[in-house]
Amino acid sequence: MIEVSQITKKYGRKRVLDEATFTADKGQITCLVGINGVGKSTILKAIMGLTTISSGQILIDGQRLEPKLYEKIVFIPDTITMPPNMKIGDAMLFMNDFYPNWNVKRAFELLSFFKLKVQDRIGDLSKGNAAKMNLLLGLALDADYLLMDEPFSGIDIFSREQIANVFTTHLIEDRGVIITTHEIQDIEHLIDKVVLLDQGRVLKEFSAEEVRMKEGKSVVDVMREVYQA
Ligand SMILES: Nc1ncnc2c1ncn2[C@@H]1O[C@H](COP(=O)(O)OP(=O)(O)OP(=O)(O)O)[C@@H](O)[C@H]1O
Repeated sequence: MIEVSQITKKYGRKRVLDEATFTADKGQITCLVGINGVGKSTILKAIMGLTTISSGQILIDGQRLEPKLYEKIVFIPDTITMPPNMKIGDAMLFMNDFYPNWNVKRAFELLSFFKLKVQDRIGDLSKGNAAKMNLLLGLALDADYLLMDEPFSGIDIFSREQIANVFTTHLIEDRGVIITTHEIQDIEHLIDKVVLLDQGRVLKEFSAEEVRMKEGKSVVDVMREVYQA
């Protein structure tokens, strides 16, 4: 389990996270939701140790983040981190050389799932295929937790569907996923838990299935209630 407890983050005098608290379980998809600038990406970066926090605590399976835990978590950013001249196959070889937890079998399964080709140059990929390649590079690593920042951002409906479909396959397995997205309707049916954020604070944390079953509401219905109240 990832436990985020009362984390606060300031940039200068600006407080961008304000005692944010939530948990994300293994085997579940937890979605961080909120309008632009509420602090979703900052939370993911804080979990990864890519940004410092002013106070609070983050535990991964009961432990504070330290180098030996890095293999447990993967951060999949919304931008390509590989050089544009590289081919997809070269990027896969690079990952294989540098990451002991690179899973070659899963990498090729993802390549075929996303209909990508090893000979394609990264700089020539469409936005949708670039997002898929980013996911391939992250999901092929054997890690217990996957943090995904806006995997659907700026891509067409068919690519969004294909990306959403990966969540229903064994390629995600029983790993814990924390995802940020503005395209909630694309994955609403797949999400286990929703964390609603506003100005760096957690307004509400709820089980998507429970509000569906008990209250007959969709995640978007709850968002409307909370944000338009
Ligand atoms: N390096 C930085 N220096 C100063 N302020 C920053 C920095 N990075 C982020 N911020 C501010 O922190 C706040 C939270 O940013 P963050 O990127 O976490 O929001 P977000 O919810 O992910 O937004 P979006 O939905 O637009 O991606 C914003 O007001 C942003 O301007």
